[in-house]
Amino acid sequence: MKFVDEATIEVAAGDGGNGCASFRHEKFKEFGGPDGGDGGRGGHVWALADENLNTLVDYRYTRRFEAQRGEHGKGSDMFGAKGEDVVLRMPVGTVISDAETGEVLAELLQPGQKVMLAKGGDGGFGNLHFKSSTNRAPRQRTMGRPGERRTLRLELKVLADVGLLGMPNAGKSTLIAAVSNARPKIADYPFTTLYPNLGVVRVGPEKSFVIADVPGLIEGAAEGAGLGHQFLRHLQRTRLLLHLVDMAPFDESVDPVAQVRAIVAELKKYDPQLAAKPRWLVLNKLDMVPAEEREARVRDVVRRLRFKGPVFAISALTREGCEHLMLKVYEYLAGLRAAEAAPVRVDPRFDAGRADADVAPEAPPARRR
Ligand SMILES: Nc1nc2c(ncn2[C@@H]2O[C@H](COP(=O)(O)OP(=O)(O)OP(=O)(O)O)[C@@H](O)[C@H]2O)c(=O)[nH]1
Ligand SMILES: [Mg+2]
Repeated sequence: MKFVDEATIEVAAGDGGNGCASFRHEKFKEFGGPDGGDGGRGGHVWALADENLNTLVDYRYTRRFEAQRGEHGKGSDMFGAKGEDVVLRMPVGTVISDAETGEVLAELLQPGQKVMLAKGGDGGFGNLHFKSSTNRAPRQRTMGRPGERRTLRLELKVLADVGLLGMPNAGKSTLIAAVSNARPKIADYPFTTLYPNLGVVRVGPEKSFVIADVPGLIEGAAEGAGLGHQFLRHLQRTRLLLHLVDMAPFDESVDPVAQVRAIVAELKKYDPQLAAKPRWLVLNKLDMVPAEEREARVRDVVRRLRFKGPVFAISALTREGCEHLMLKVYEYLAGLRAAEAAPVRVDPRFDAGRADADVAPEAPPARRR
């Protein structure tokens, strides 16, 4: 199975053109001076964040990108033209790292953001450049510098406010279809969803947020079971996780509490930060539970899990409770945004909570003479 949200590419910037060594040849002028021009710079390779792209699919087919080399310098004071740049369009949310060292070089977060991936080589100097009062006829010239080349790893991380989390078949795709404009495939077998779906939830005019449905997670995912953890990275940038739980599994011996615990254990193994994200429990398929038992079942699950956060009981199929849940999510996100818009300014030197304080110690007072 191939997924289009990662790719490895090679980029090569253009080499610089060589400088030229040449002398003027003019009638009646025996010693024309040097007239060799400089070589042109090689083309750069850039990445450009394009909001109209959603996948890295283009980079699975073409994997090598080369910018043009700079033209060599020529006689008669002619400088070489610079090589043309190559601009690679990538979706917003692409993380670009060096494939060899793993170092993250850039994250494309804003549409229109442009990042240099490989720098074109400088052009060499022509002999014109070396002319001086003591050397009127230099023969020196320099060669163009090679353009940078590197192998890059591209990863697309979905940018969503809210991520859906849960076992296969929990009803994640049904929920996103019920509340957003996304129309994912829904079916009564596990691993229906094979790649992330994004949906926009509108709770009012100008009031919306983005929700991501990712493939279901199973025990052992952190070690690669099922579709593995390759999609969990999409949840890393969300602000809230909705953990969907099937309250009416086909197999009655399946305990929803054990299922929740299994997912939490996978999250912790994969990324403790992800496990520490705000997570709300969304108990689904309540339409399958007899009305008189619902409350007791919900209470039982919450009590056994000792879950402290918000809990919602819904039916993604009948849509009962879905609108209420989305309103609460919106309010929560709006609260976060408001808090960010008016940040509390703390002098970093007095911010004891910062473990990674990168503030230089204060310089000792200058001594009086
Ligand atoms: N009765 C009932 N069935 C539901 C509800 N929500 C989802 N289903 C059914 O459960 C099955 C699985 O739903 P999906 O939405 O595909 O589940 P998923 O979590 O996206 O599954 P994966 O993509 O495989 O991880 C489908 O047959 C749905 O119709 C619900 O609230 N009530
Ligand atoms: Mg699904």
